[in-house]
Amino acid sequence: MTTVLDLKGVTVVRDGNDILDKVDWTVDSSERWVVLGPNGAGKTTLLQIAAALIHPTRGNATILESALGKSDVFELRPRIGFASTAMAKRIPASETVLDVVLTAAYSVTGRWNEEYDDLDVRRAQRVLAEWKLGHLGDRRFGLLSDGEQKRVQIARAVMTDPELLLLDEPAASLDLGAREELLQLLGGYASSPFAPGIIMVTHHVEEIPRGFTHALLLSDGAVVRSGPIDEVITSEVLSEAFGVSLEVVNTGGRFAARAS
Ligand SMILES: Nc1ncnc2c1ncn2[C@@H]1O[C@H](COP(=O)(O)OP(=O)(O)OP(=O)(O)O)[C@@H](O)[C@H]1O
Repeated sequence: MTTVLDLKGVTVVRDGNDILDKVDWTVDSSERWVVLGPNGAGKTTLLQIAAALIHPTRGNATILESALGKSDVFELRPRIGFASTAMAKRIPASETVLDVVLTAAYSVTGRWNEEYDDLDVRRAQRVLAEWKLGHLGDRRFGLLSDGEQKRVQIARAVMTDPELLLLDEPAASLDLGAREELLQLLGGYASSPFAPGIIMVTHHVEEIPRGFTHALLLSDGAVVRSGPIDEVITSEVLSEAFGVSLEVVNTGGRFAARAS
């Protein structure tokens, strides 16, 4: 077990506001974290710190044992898998699904004239099969359904065998069938002892896959509660964070919430 993320007093200031406020957080390689919180709580900003895309204004962030600000982020970033809608927008619609995943090995989006190694091609095909995309390798990314596109984003993020995997709302906008299909795949992946440390941002407790072990609840840039998932995803804690009286139930590792 190794620490993949260690934040100490991390504060991010934008336009004079502390959009992250003295965040302390440690993530271990064996842990799968979900980050929840109201709109504007700072979840995406927190993920951007974890992805080494931005630096804290104050405090210290250590990612994969490299201190931000004291190490080369261009060496660090390829070790982190990041699936987000913002990232997906940079993928050319005309790119084939196989190339979307394959180009991750070269840290680019959009195939040019690179020669790819047979080993990389075989690995990309294996990853596509694992994410139930094996039959779509030749299809253009822009022609896929939302659910398929989300799975391709994750396949691309895991292609390089990352040591830390970041998922920004992987199930957002999916219909019920596509959501459940994705959650099953994510749950299987998260339960594997070979998976890296995972951090997933979501708006809905219904979108937490089985196998997730910890939760961090943010509100107004500050950590309201963090720890083992059963201690954080509770009626009492979520009601306080969202400012509404909520009833949360856990059925076999899947959560649901509604106003009480
Ligand atoms: N570059 C910026 N300049 C000014 N304010 C910013 C900047 N980036 C984010 N913010 C503000 O910081 C707050 C936190 O933003 P962030 O996107 O991290 O929240 P979030 O929890 O991901 O929100 P949501 O759930 O709505 O996606 C918001 O109020 C946002 O408007």
